[in-house]
Amino acid sequence: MRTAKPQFESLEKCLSDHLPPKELAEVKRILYGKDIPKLDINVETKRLAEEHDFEIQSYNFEANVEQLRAPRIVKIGLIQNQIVLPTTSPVKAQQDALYNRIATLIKAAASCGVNILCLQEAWTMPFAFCTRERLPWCEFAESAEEGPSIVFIQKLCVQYNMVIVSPILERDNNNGEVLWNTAVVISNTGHVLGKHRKNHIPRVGDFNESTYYMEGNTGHPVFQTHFGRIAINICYGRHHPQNWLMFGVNGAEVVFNPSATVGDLSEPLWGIEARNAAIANSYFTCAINRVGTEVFPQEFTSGDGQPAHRDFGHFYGSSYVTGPDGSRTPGLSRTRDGLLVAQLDLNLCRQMKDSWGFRLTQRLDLYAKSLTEATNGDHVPQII
Ligand SMILES: NC(=O)NCCC(=O)O
Repeated sequence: MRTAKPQFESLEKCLSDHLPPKELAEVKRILYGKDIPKLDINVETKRLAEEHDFEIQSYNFEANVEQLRAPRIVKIGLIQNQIVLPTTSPVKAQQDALYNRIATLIKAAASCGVNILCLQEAWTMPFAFCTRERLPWCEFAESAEEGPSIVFIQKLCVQYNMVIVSPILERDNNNGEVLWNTAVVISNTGHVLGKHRKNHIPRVGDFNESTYYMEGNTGHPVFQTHFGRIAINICYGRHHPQNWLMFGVNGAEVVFNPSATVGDLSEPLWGIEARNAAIANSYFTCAINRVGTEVFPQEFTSGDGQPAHRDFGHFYGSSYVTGPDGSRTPGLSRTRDGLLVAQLDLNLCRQMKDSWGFRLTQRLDLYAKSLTEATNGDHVPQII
């Protein structure tokens, strides 16, 4: 499915098209931090990208050389994509078309040597939660342990020796068949390492997700993978600094933020929140957003005074990676499917803890005490 109306392609493209090189370098330094060198993309990956019409960008986050620790190099991949078939197509056809598309993008990630890959929020379906309709959308839900997309991804994990974070609509068959918004972590040996359920559920604009599932009950798990410690802060959780904080407290080195969000609502916040989280928590963050405009069969409203409509607005892509030093990659396109590859030296996390000291100075004990008091029913604000 193609974008409904012509869209602005990307902030970075606009800047480099219109600024002289010297000014561009200064603007980038101030907006994005130190320059992240590009990594070469091999011929096979470029061929895949051209043949299958997706964008590919690749960067290298370097760290200082240490005397006692070897560099801890890991390659991560972020995939953003449009849905493939119209939302009126049979459910199975929509699923199969998405599997097909994602298989190609994952193949490209493998040919770049990606070790850990994350897909976008609810990648197995259109983001139909705006509609508040039950059918057919609930039919996309599946077991996080043995659902069809899990089995599909497990095979790719083994084939490519890759850890894959697969955000799906979960149906918990052991507990009343209720739905959750869940990210499943599948190891490079094809085992389900665990899952995390979205902690913060939006109630804004057309994001009527609370009609389908409740706030997650899995806390803030960090997954020890073969390639590093990762966590997942699903979409709306990125507006909650405490959510990011807890993944850091639990030792994450890379936090993925698989999302589905639209321009009118959140775009000015997009470049700030995940990036700030990387700085404050001394880890890498990876913000991933879907692309395109998804049109639904029936009109819907969301009680916000807008006329009835059949689409959510434009999902603006713009996926990017930030390092713990605040440096960030450019975003992928606002309009095209894409793969963003970043080589990280995880040693940068501790190096930032040592130099800036945010983990040393963050005063968790003070806030634990103050928050305990503030969440008491009889809290009196400290106003003097
Ligand atoms: N998927 C989701 O939680 N979207 C909410 C909108 C936003 O956080 O920008």
